[in-house]
Amino acid sequence: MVVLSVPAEVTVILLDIEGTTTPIAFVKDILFPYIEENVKEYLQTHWEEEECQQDVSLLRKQAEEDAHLDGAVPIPAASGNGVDDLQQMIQAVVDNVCWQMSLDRKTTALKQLQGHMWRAAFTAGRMKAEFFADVVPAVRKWREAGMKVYIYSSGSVEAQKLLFGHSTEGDILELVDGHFDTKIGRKVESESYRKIADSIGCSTNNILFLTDVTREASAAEEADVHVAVVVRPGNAGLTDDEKTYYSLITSFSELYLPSSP
Ligand SMILES: CSCCC(=O)C(=O)COP(=O)(O)O
Ligand SMILES: [Mg+2]
Repeated sequence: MVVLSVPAEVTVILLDIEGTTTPIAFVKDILFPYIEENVKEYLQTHWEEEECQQDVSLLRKQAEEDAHLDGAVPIPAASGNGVDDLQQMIQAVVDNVCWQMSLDRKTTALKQLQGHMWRAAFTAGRMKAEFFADVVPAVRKWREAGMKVYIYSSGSVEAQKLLFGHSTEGDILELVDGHFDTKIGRKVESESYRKIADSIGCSTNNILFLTDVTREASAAEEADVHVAVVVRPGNAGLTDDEKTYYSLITSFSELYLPSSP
């Protein structure tokens, strides 16, 4: 088995979710279709609720920022003019969400609504999150060795907690010391990793970030974070240069902690 030694200065392991702890197929074939199939009914049922109105406001603000993009779907401001107006508005939100999802956008607005929609499915036990078999044993081992384990995903913190709280391995939320999402910044920007280190109270070089996306690895590395690229079944392929440049692992069990027995 290939072994990657974790540098002695590392005290925090920061994990991506999709393509790293969890198969991309679970996200693409289960989580995302749930949104596309249920968004219209969800909006119709929850429209009057404060949380739903906040989600729509955030999506409208994002739509304004996206107006220059090809195929962007605007969300009109509410005029309060009757049932037809409301149905048009709901349809615009549905079309906007589906357009963003067709591009796999990682906007905070989209991710916030998705998190709220998944809540009902997870808490009712209709959905359980999948984790690669090596994830939970490795995380337990790292924590026993004194490592802190954090999550940094484009999925909202609320969605992350749903996944870890309702998984095929049971409730594994207690294995995570903290969560970050795009509210701290985009995963492809190095400043986000500096802010994460500040928030944890460590230096960036105390962190090892595991991700499947090389643009994220590159941003983290620019901030002096240690990185390893995770190669999982179903992940996007890497170029030969990327394979040469990055430390690669195919399982969390390939990480060797100097402090572990
Ligand atoms: C944690 S919620 C489900 C995944 C998701 O919506 C997503 O965008 C995953 O992005 P990641 O940064 O974990 O690759
Ligand atoms: Mg990922």
